[in-house]
Amino acid sequence: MLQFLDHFLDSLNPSHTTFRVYIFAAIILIFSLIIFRTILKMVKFIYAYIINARRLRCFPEPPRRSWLLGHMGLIKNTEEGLLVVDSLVKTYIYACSWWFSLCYPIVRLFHPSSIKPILQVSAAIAQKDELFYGFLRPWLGDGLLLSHGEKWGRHRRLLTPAFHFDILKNYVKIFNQSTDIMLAKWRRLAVEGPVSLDMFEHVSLMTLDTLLKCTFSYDSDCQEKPSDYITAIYELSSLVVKREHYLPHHFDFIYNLSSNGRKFRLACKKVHKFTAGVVQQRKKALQETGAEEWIKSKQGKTKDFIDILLLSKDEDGNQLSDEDMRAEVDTFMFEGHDTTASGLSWILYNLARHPEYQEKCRKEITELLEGKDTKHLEWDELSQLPFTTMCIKESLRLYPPVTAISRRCTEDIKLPDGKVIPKGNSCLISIYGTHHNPEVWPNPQVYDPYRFDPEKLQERSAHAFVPFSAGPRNCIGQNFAMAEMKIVLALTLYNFHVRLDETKPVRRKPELILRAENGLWLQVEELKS
Ligand code: HEM
Repeated sequence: MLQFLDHFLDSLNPSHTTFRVYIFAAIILIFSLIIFRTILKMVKFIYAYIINARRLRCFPEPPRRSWLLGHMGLIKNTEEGLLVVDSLVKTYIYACSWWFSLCYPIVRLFHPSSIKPILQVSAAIAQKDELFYGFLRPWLGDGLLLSHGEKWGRHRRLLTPAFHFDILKNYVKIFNQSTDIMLAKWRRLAVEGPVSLDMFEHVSLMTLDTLLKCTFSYDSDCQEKPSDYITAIYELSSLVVKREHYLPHHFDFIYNLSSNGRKFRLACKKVHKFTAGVVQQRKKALQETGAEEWIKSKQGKTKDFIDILLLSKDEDGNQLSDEDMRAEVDTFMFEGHDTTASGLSWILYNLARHPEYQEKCRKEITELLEGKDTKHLEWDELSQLPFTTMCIKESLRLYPPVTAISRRCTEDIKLPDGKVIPKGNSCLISIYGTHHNPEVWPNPQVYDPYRFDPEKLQERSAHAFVPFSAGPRNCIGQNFAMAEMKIVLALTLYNFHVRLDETKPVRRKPELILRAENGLWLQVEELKS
């Protein structure tokens, strides 16, 4: 190295010895500074790491798999993985620490009193955690689910009116019609008697159809023809979870070269092509009518989601960029149909396991529909299904479509028992764990809709049941989803019996959404009278 420097200086100015000495000294000094800074940074990092690890000791820690891997790989995204979560919750009740490899700790929270402080605090203090959500970014962009800071606040304010009750009321007709299409298909398939169907397949197409019609005024006919979009969504959800669980694939350059990385890119392309088509169609219609006319035609009426996206302007009069619009469309398209499909599929499964509750729901629905000309539900009638609503909520408790969410704390967060989640750490808010916590829900594995008897509500914390999360970043579409689930369930039970298919055992599969390994197969049989 020194020899090289000497040659280098020779070539600069061989005659000037003093100058050479100065340059030489300066270079040595710079190198020393760089080395010193690197060492200082490492010392700082190790010091911060030790202090943080010490502070995290207030949380109990389950035995690690090894000193290097920490707890990595102990919870798989399978039925067995969920059983491990059950046993963690039973053992630690409130929270525990968890290490991904040697250096990445998270705090797992699974009690209403532990999740409440994180969910209630402002979105700037409990931010979305990049490790958990970052892999979704190439697919969902910087939409409402993943954005933060000012942008998130602006878009949340912009889009909230699209989910006002006055708008949701208009969607009830579409919920009824989309369910009719699904049930007509079931009728054709079950014409010769009971038939076994994968609920996820049928219900996902129906919820996608509904979402496209409601929020994008787009008639895709997707229930009648195979959907590349749905296949790609399934693939993306599963690939994202696989990536989370395999450390080398956390690095973009390795992932991009892997076969899963290639599959991910291809599936993203398919999804983006579909969403771009939806936006383009509506943009064209708007251009043909002209923005002025369009707004006039909406006077007195409420604007839907895509109207808001296309017509909104910021303080400076700028419209949403194409990229922002695409991100919001991708986010709502995924969040809006897959979660509801999971919720509905598991509700039907639970009612198939409990024919007595199924019958009780059917009686309630029949009393409501009997004597009406159209066997459709109206908005005002949704509040007249108390038992059916209890069954839906109990299913969302036992099988929450979103099993966990994650946050990174930008400040220390104190829990009611005095423990502190130190600033800079990530925490995993386990919705599944909170819903299965025996301290909060006696016999948590039992499906018992009477837990949601309105009279029992006072007995529990408001954070004991959080399928839609809570606080500033709760689910913007929860009223949409509840209304849709009530209508789909009511019409389905009014027309069909659902039973378990004993030949196809059900195993849960927690991916981005709680699915079933190899599908969720139920026998459906049309009710004749
Ligand atoms: C049963 C159905 C649904 C469930 C269980 C559900 C659950 C959730 C949960 C747990 C979150 C919080 C995610 C997080 O913090 O990381 C969330 C956020 C969100 N949900 Fe839902 N959701 C459902 C239906 C819907 C529907 C129908 C839509 C739209 C039409 C929707 C749109 C969104 C959006 C945009 C966010 C992000 C909100 C924000 O960060 O400001 N969801 N949902």
